[in-house]
Amino acid sequence: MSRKVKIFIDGSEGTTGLRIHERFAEREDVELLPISSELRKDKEERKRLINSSDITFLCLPDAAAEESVSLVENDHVRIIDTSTAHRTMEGWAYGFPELSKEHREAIAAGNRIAVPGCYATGFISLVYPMVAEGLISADYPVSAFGISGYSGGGRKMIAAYEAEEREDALLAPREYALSQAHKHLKEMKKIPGLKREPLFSPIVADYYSGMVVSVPVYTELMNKGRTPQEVWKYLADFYAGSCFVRVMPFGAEEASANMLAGNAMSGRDSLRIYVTGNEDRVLLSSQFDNLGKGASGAAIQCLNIALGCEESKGLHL
Ligand SMILES: NC(=O)C1=CN([C@@H]2O[C@H](COP(=O)(O)OP(=O)(O)OC[C@H]3O[C@@H](n4cnc5c(N)ncnc54)[C@H](OP(=O)(O)O)[C@@H]3O)[C@@H](O)[C@H]2O)C=CC1
Ligand SMILES: CC(=O)N[C@@H](CCC(=O)OP(=O)(O)O)C(=O)O
Repeated sequence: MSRKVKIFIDGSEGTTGLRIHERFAEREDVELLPISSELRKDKEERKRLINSSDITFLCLPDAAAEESVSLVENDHVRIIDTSTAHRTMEGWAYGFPELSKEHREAIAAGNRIAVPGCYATGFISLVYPMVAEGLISADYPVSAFGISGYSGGGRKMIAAYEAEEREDALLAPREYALSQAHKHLKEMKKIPGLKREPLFSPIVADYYSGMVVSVPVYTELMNKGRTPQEVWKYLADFYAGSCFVRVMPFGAEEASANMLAGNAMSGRDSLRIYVTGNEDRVLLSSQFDNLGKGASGAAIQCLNIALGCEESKGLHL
């Protein structure tokens, strides 16, 4: 029997760390290197475990993720980082294998892999093919909106939403990132190759997990594929054969009661794309779990590609 892959999860008690841990429960090909709860923030202990691992997942705030990378002392350990710290950095593979052969190869060969941000995953799943296939130009003035469950904000936000006594405002969906400085904007611009950052409005609401990210497009401003059906065909062809990204049959009737629920993909690691709209305006929407294809599921997909095993191993599509 071949040796088990040694895996350390730095940040294993956090929201994404716990989900990764859960997904490994039934895997026999990996050995998880444990860290005691008291030592989980101890730099020396983390350094020891990172350097004893074959693969370390970083499920930490950005500053701690940067520190973890600085603790690597050998050239065999592979890092899969779920934070925002390294996503647009030179030398890091962007962990979205469906985008191109080059993305997939960089993940397979890389020892530094950055997992895309959750909103960025939805946005890029829609905009990258639109630009790559020439349906819109790189200077198209893209806007997007999205809704997420509160687990997207990690432990602190979960505690705020699940507190017995909570502010009334938390009962209603809340729009945020109003100053147009959301932390995913950089990757949203860079990965599809847009000339400017999109106008992006996220909303967080009172349910645990799952999200929908939508991008509206005026057909008149497109270069080709000027009917919603044609746009649908381009996207369906782009993702043909992918087991993680499924372009749903054309039209709003595919959504439940003509609505896209934020929590429909909760607990799953795959992503669904919907193309709706009319001859004047097309709406592209991406529905998935912020903790699935939006974080932990994508991180494990990258691990599977790096290990050369079945891409969906241990995941719930
Ligand atoms: N939640 C989501 O849907 C998504 C999250 N991400 C990203 O993944 C990363 C983790 O997020 P998430 O799991 O939600 O966050 P959480 O706040 O739920 O978890 C982070 C964990 O890291 C621990 N931690 C903080 N500082 C250190 C340190 N110096 N050393 C070791 N452990 C530390 C925290 O402990 P303590 O709580 O005690 O401080 C906590 O257990 C973040 O960068 C986040 O932006 C990415 C995509 C989606
Ligand atoms: C609801 C909520 O607060 N969501 C988080 C995004 C979660 C995420 O994707 O974090 P990373 O950037 O580390 O990937 C936010 O908007 O900041």
